Amino acid sequence: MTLAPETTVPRDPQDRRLALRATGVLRTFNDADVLTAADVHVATRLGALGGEGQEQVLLAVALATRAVRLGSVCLDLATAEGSVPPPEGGALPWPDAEAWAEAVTASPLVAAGALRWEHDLLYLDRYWQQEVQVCADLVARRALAPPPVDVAVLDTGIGRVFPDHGYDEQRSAVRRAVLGWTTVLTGGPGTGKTTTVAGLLALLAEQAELTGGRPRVALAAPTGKAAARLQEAVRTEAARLPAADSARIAGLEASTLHRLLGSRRDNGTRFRHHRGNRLPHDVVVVDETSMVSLTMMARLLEAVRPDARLLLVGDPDQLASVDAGAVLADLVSGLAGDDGPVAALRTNHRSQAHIIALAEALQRGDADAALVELAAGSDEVLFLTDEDPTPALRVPVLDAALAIREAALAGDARAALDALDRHRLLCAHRDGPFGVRRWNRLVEEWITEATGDPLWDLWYPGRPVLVTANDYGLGVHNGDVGVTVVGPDGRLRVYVDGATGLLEFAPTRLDDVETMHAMTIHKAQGSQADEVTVLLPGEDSRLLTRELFYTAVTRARSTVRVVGTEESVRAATERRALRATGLRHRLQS
Ligand SMILES: Nc1ncnc2c1ncn2[C@@H]1O[C@H](COP(=O)(O)OP(=O)(O)OP(=O)(O)O)[C@@H](O)[C@H]1O
Repeated sequence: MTLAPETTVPRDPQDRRLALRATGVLRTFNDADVLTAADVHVATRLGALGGEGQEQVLLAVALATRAVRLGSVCLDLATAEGSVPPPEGGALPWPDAEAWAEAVTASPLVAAGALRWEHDLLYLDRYWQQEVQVCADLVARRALAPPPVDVAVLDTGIGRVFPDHGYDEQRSAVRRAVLGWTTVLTGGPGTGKTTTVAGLLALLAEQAELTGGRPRVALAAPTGKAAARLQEAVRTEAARLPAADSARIAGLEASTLHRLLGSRRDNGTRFRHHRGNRLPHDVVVVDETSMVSLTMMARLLEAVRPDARLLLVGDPDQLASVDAGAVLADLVSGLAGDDGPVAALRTNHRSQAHIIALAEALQRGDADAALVELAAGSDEVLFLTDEDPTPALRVPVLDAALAIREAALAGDARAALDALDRHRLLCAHRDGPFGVRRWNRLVEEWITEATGDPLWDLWYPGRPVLVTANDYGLGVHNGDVGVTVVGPDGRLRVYVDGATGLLEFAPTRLDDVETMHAMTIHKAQGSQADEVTVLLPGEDSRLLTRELFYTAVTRARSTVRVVGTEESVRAATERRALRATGLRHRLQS
């Protein structure tokens, strides 16, 4: 197995600026494009404030900042050199690992608590604090006396909500979740996670009825799209329950995690609900937990009442959060054990046998099996190996764009959004031949060729957009999708599919959006489409990892078309997107 040295979305090109005032080894690492100007700035500033001038310590601080930027929570000095590809012009002046660790541990920055050194890992204080807090809150929740439960009523209830054969995993998962305060429910797509959530909520409501109450339930997910999906899926599954159970969970609404915690305009990482002002809910369910960063998990855990049930649902094989941390994967391995809070669903109940087989081959890291599935020629899994895939992709990709456009010209926002959900073109990169920018342009050219419309304006009927920043004033969130539609007055309107329903805007009001004929796999997390086309980059792409490929494949509901080579499939299957964190270890000790 090889490790992906750097695994995150490509950084802002502005970050490539040189740190003009940097000198010595910081300058060398900046010139080699390992450290950004911001990494260097953090290190020199911290050094100046804390009375630390040693170059090698400042290098460690800058590399710890870089590690956070790339998704890790801390830096392992012993393996730092191996995680950075050597620049073309020659080797970098890496300090001797032992002397380096000694200099760092003796630094006044460590003594002052600006840096933390634990388990041979170097943390910036803020992330150390968050990791310690997440661990402490989880441990404290586990140390509480178990919730009061009428076990006889519970067992009868489990038989009622899951009466059929084939539900053993779900029965055992809900039993565990009713009997404990904290549960981590894991499983790939179609393994029955939502069905389990619906059954669990009905059983918790039944328990509350025994004392004359009704639990206050919060359903949340990291993005608006994922929250909308969760709400819809819970309602669908609720409808399948016996009438009394269905009524117990009727009308539940989901929101984004930010909204649940009470986002504040003045602070992006602090919320209205916290340890001093807890959430009122008795049950908090978070879906798509793989997308939750360490910072968000820290905020969530401090806001949830200790005597509220917390259910964290997700697929730990997917890409981790965009921000630092790999919390779900850490919880799964850190809390593993027969009487631990992790309940795993493994059996897939959907009928897409070939997509499932491909996803499972990726989970196992079995490139041969993945290639067999890709070559099998099923209707579900297509493999396009043409050197220039554009002619073959033109038909399905243009068809999808024209379907959105047709609905948009007819003024039908819902139909345009539904058309958008039928196909997704996913890229690993933003730039380059396999990047989002190029493919967005290409699709627009194809639309022009097909319709004669030159698409001179930024906004045009059928332009699908992805929201790229939270705007609490407008009520839109990073990751929400929208379509541009001709309104009844002939003017263009944008309809965004938010967590609370369709929101309508004049195009000029939406600043932070990008065209979404193609999107990155990172941004596609938390959503699915009927048909997915995945453009794999060349095998030496830094972003190409098993988690990336698995996330892309599992976005497809009925068909996935993989565009790439045998080499890129092998590289994607064999390379892991591992992040340095200490949470797993901390939870085990
Ligand atoms: N034990 C089971 N036996 C048969 N069918 C099941 C079982 N559990 C769930 N299903 C059905 O399988 C489908 C997938 O279930 P569900 O939506 O709960 O999975 P999920 O893990 O939430 O999927 P996703 O993450 O893709 O949304 C649903 O149609 C559901 O009704």
